[in-house]
Formats: sequence, C-alpha cells, structure tokens
Amino acid sequence: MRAHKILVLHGPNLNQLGIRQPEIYGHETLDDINSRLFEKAAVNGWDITCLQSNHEGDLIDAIHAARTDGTGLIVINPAAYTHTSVAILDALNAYEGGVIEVHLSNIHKRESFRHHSYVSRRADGVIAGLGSRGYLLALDTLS
Ligand SMILES: O=C(O)[C@]1(O)C=C(c2cccc(Sc3ccccc3)c2)[C@@H](O)[C@H](O)C1
Repeated sequence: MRAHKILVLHGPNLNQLGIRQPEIYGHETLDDINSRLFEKAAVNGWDITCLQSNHEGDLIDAIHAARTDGTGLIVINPAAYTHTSVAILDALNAYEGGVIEVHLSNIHKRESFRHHSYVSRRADGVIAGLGSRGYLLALDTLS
C-alpha cells in the first residue's frame, strides 16, 4: 500500500510556543509537538514533513510543492495568517489533496478578530481548542 505523505505547516510565532501564554497555547514547545508527530508517522509508516515559518511566502511555496510531490494531506496551523491570508487560501485552493486546519486554542472563544478563518473555506476539517492533540487527531483522519 502506498505510504501516506503528509505536510505539517506551522505559521508565524509558533516557534515561540511553550515560552509565553502557556495558559492559551500549552506548555509544549513546537519541537515537542513535532516529535509526537514524527513518532506517530513512524509507527504508521508515513512520510511526514514539518515546517514552521514566520514568512507567508515560505508557507505558500511549501503548499505549491505539495501539489506535485505526492503529498496526500496538509495539516496546517496558519496562526495569525488564519485571519488575514487570502494568499494562503488561494494556494490551498489549488492543492487537490486533504487539508486539515488545526488551532491549539479555541479561536471561537477568543477575540472577535480570531473568529474568522480564510483557511476554513478550503479545509476539509477544522480542529480547534484541543491543544497539540489536534495535530495528532488530524493525522488520525488517515487511519
Ligand atoms: O490557537 C492557535 O493555534 C492559533 O492558530 C495560534 C496563534 C498563535 C500562534 C503562535 C503564537 C501566538 S502568540 C504568542 C507569541 C509568542 C509566544 C507565545 C504565543 C499566537 C494565533 O495567532 C491564532 O489566532 C490561533
């Protein structure tokens, strides 16, 4: 059976996780989260790439590459770009595989400007408020 190829994208400031606002985003660092994703992928024989960038174009370039490199699932936490980026939405609309949007916090219980997501117009599913488990649950959609 063809192994699943997964791209996990972490948006801006997520490299600061675990340092500030643990009451909102948890105590785990991004490396902690990625380690759990790599472990789950190894157990299941999946090919997984995790990328964090503070630059919108880096995330868009990764989505473009996923269109032609056999990536079957994109798991994306766009962070602040969730609420602002038509460019990321446009890139995802050109990608034909699965898209799961993940947020560590429940954006709908927070400031009103966080209630709208451009990415949700493309996402096949949205997981919010479950902390790092949201990323693992996104991978469970492959099982
Ligand atoms: O809940 C999320 O995962 C979210 O996508 C993540 C966000 C996020 C991501 C990283 C950092 C911060 S703010 C921050 C900055 C430095 C240290 C800790 C938190 C917000 C928000 O911008 C989004 O509105 C919500």
